[in-house]
Amino acid sequence: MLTSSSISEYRAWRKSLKLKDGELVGFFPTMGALHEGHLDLCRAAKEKCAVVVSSIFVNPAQFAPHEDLDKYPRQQEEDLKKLRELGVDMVFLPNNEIMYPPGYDTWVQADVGSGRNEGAVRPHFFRGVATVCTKLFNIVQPDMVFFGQKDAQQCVVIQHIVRDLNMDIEVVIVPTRREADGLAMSSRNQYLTGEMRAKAPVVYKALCKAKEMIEASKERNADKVREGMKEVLSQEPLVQIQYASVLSTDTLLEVEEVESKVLIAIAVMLGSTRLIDNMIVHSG
Ligand SMILES: Nc1ncnc2c1ncn2[C@@H]1O[C@H](COP(=O)(O)OP(=O)(O)OP(=O)(O)O)[C@@H](O)[C@H]1O
Ligand SMILES: CC(C)(CO)[C@@H](O)C(=O)[O-]
Ligand code: BAL
Repeated sequence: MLTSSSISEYRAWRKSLKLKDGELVGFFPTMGALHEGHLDLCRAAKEKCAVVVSSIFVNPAQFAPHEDLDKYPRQQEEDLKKLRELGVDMVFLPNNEIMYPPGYDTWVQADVGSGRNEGAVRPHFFRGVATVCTKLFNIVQPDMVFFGQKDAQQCVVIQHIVRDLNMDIEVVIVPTRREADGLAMSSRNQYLTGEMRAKAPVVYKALCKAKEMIEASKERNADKVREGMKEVLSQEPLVQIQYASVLSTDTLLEVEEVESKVLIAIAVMLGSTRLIDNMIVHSG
């Protein structure tokens, strides 16, 4: 497995690839602290692509000043070992200077959603992700990119920039990998104390409640579904709800009525740890 921190070195390697007809380059970007959810992206990429590239970069542009940029887990040696074992060909490891040199002043804004979603709670997030992924796609030159359903709203941003900016890239969404008790795997789960970890599955329970209300009980009033989720979440007094939303899967706007499929999305604070999770639920 090769690694590179230099854009020109990476580009020279990319140009030197002798791909046969139909062979593809797959790419999954990460912020490191890799767990089985990330490794599922890798396995999906290995299945479909002859050459697999990953990146590890904790992107400052998607963090607000009060967020956890400084304490975000960094464990590059362990991460590289995991990627090597799975047969990744190249890992791009840029730093802030390379990605955002002095004078950098171009931002990609994906205008999806407003209201009770990630865009509202983390105003830097959609712009930061759209920008860094556009840059990474331009550097890496992938045919296929792999993103996790756990960050469903990020997936919508990526699908929109690929569509709207005419990128010749196929976006593959990989299902959310969960712990045995339902908690979605996330690098931020490392922050949870034992007490908080025991309470964290309530987020998945609330999503299951929404799914049950829509699929089995045929509830079509989105406010009722929101109330149902909040009732479950409030069983754990330490959980602070940021949103428990029923969103359009395309625009990320809140819906009033549950028609065909919707994105059920939750964000909570458990102590100082932020957890997000979601499910796509079909009403028909
Ligand atoms: N549990 C999971 N199942 C599937 N994919 C996942 C999971 N967790 C993260 N991913 C995907 O891995 C990629 C990199 O995500 P990232 O490095 O931010 O990890 P993370 O675990 O989501 O960390 P964070 O704590 O920042 O949410 C993204 O496409 C993300 O959706
Ligand atoms: C896609 C991404 C690597 C962009 O920084 C990040 O948002 C993540 O890890 O999900
Ligand atoms: N998992 C998405 C990256 C972030 O939370 O900033």
